[in-house]
Amino acid sequence: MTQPTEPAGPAPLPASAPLATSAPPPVPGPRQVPLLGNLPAFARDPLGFFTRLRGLGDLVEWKLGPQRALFLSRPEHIGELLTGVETRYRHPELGWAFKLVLGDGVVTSEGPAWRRKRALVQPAVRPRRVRAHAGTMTDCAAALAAGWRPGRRVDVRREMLGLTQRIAVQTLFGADTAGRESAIGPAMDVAQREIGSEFRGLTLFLPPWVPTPGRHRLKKAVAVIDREVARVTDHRRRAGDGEARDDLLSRLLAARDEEGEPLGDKEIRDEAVTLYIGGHETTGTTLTWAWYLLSRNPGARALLDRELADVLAGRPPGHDDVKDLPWTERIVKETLRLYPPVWLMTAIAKEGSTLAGRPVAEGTVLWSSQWSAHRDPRWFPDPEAFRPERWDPDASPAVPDHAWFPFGGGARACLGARFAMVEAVLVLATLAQRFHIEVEGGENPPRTGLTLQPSLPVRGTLRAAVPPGAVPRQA
Ligand code: HEM
Repeated sequence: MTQPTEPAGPAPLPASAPLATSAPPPVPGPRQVPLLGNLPAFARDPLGFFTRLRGLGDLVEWKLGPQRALFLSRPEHIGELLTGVETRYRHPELGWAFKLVLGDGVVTSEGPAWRRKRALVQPAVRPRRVRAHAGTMTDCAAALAAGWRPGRRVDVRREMLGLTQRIAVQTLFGADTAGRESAIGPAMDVAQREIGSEFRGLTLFLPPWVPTPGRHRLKKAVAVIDREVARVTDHRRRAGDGEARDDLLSRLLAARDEEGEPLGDKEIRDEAVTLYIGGHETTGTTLTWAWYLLSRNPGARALLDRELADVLAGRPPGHDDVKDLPWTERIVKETLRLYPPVWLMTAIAKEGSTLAGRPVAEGTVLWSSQWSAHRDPRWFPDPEAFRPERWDPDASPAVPDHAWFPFGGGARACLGARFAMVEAVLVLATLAQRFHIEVEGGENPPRTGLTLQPSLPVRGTLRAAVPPGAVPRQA
């Protein structure tokens, strides 16, 4: 097979390149191989491929097999893409594996069905309601810390995913389901992992009806999820207090559409699974990368110790402390910049679509990548460096809108963005008050899957954090 040869390090288009004039300049693109287009280069190393596309220009044409694609790198074009979904552009179909697990939940729906579901789910996770879950977040983190001992080696990723799993199950189904996560959590994890495998290797090209061991595991996991969610929902309905509690399930049971209709059992199941899958691994992975980055950046860690000592002085954090922990929040934002769990977004041009003032052929897939955009030196000087201070509102240069979009944007922006930020800040604050994690080894390059994961295990040794009174003033 002929390998595509890509130009070696072409000069990027100047930041001010005129993209929307009456006679737009031709759109550059990488060399393609017959029939496959750029599929081999993309499949081999998607992150490297996107970075190379950014190097070719702000708008780049490429092909994924027979499919015409346009890659966007400028924040204003990414903004056009994100805000145009559900109007000028279509949300992509996520495939049968997603449908099997998430059913017809908000993530897998489009058009009027999506609009109705989004309106029904939104109240459950609106920022004001996140406060009700802060206690669960800190309790679960404190319980984890209570079992940790200085000197112990931990698998950081496993610890963080276990923690966010407990938080997800308890915030969804209530603290009285603590322990039930032993059934729901592993099944959700298998489902999530097997959805990811559907997008890798040869399985990508297999029709859904071809049986594989992975698909068998996926179907078994979905049966467990269905049974467990039905059991909790049914118990809640029979107890008669289904709508009175603070957990997300209660909010879904209490939701009414414009006609005053509640969600049916299948709809409740689909949204509950969507909230779990949407929130657990994304937040757990963010926390894993945050510990990895903190261990490699002692200066940022020292400032974290200083902030926690000043604001909390050893007491547990609560929801109202989040606004007083700006450095902790900047650590999370900078982690999401360098290792965005969702690393690509796509939309499909409808008839008559335009982008950057150009007509775009119907069916063209518009791509943007958080990975490549977040490392664009035009908006993030010294882009590979972990610098939480770039998120200071007075920092210069200011980050343009849509240059950082870990939570997407526009009408389909992440419904759990506030939930995730509060969870990450509170978990980090609770654990970092008591422990440092000295992560072993050197670089841990990310691996693409459903989310961007460390390719190597993240192992580290727990060290007791400096007590608040002993944190140096000039951290
Ligand atoms: C660091 C953590 C998270 C990241 C990086 C993240 C990222 C995203 C992104 C990029 C999207 C847009 C996907 C698209 O348009 O195709 C999205 C959608 C969504 N997220 Fe999150 N998410 C996170 C946490 C959460 C949490 C904690 C929840 C729930 C509590 C959640 C619930 C949702 C839902 C329901 C949608 C679908 C919105 C719609 O289609 O209208 N996410 N998320």
